[in-house]
Amino acid sequence: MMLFSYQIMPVEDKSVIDENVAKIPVNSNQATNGDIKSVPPRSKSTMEVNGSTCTGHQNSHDSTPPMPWFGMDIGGTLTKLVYFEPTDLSEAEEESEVETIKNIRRYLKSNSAYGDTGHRDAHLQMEKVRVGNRTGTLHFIRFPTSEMPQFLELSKSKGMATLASTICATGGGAYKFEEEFQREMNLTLHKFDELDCLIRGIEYIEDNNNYNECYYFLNPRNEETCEKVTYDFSNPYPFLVVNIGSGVSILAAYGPESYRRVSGTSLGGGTFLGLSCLLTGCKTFEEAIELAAKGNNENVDKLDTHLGSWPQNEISEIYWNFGHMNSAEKRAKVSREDLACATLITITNNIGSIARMVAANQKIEKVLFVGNFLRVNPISMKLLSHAMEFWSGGQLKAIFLEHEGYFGAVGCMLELMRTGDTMASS
Ligand SMILES: Nc1ncnc2c1ncn2[C@@H]1O[C@H](COP(=O)(O)OP(=O)(O)O)[C@@H](O)[C@H]1O
Ligand SMILES: CC(C)(COP(=O)(O)O)[C@@H](O)C(=O)NCCC(=O)O
Repeated sequence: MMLFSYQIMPVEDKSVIDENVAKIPVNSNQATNGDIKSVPPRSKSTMEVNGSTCTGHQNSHDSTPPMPWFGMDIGGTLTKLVYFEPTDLSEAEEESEVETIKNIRRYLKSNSAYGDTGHRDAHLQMEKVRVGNRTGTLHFIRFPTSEMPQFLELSKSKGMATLASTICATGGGAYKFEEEFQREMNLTLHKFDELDCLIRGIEYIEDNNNYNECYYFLNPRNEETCEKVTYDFSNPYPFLVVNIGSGVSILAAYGPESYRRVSGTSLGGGTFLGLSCLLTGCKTFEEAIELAAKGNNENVDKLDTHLGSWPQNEISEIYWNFGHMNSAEKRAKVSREDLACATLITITNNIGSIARMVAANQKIEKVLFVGNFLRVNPISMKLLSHAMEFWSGGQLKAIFLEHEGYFGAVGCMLELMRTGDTMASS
């Protein structure tokens, strides 16, 4: 398999939008991106809210919100749920805790699969973390957003509806499913900005994971010598975040409380999955990745020689993705594996090209790649690692994070701590 098919991004003037296409949803390369935003300070108010006990449903004498503490990121493809399990409950607290909360905790902890499609990522679990003024374990759970009705049913059967509490949610689905949560579960969703949550979640997990969160790949092109190496992110700013979910958002973080969405692309993980299903008949992301790992993109992408001066002299051949598929003869020979592989490479390289240009534009060298597209997907991580380094002449570093797609949900749970029971935005 030829992993490294290089791409050139055509430089177009996106500023002029034809009136006839004005109704077509714009891509953020055309649309205006955000102004610099300030995330509220993540000092004591976020992580160390005053107060002492959380004995269950309501904490009457402190400003921490009633338990259970969840953060939920309802994305276009996957819903991510973070649950904080307090491990410092005193006997008295345990005794006064309502039965439903105990049951929910027991249920979440003793299973790693929920219903047919819910999963707890036990390998990501974080012990002895401080949230609010409590110590406990963070649990990471995901399920397809399309299964929301089943999730609501299951939660109801565990008594969530009787708690009449508040759930903090982010992502587009926080708006889409708001009514269902209210109707089915008697739960009010308090909605928070997904990019605020993403940035806050990254900073919190990085701070709390004993310097084990960030890593990069050494020798990403060489199967034998390639190595995953811990990256010291103790001096983080400025950095770029490329969040590869269903689509892609790119943020530049300039300091602890300031960031801006600088770009994005609608060709993301959802595009990879959709095209793979279409082209190969596969049914799941995992299947698409497995096929891709066995395929050869050279049977799909066309290698062309180029003449001309490139900054990287040693490049004399370049791919155009899916070029062979213009030929009936080549189409007849191509395998599902080859198609999945070429699709993965096409999408990954496109994201890499955009990330590199944005990084150069912003004069930022550290590029964090997050989002569930990178789940069980070393091909894309290694490809991005090489592409960043190669095309920037060694200036840019591709950095990956262990908790991949969970930062929005973590940040959302922290918003619950910050806003307590009074909830700013709903
Ligand atoms: N089990 C899975 N099911 C579906 N998509 C998955 C799965 N694991 C990884 N992915 C990939 O992750 C993408 C979704 O990433 P995520 O960060 O959760 O974004 P979103 O918030 O848009 O749902 C999918 O488009 C797909 O490429
Ligand atoms: C719409 C989104 C913010 C949703 O986030 P996601 O669920 O993909 O994590 C993201 O897909 C995105 O930024 N798309 C933008 C596409 C564009 O910039 O054209």
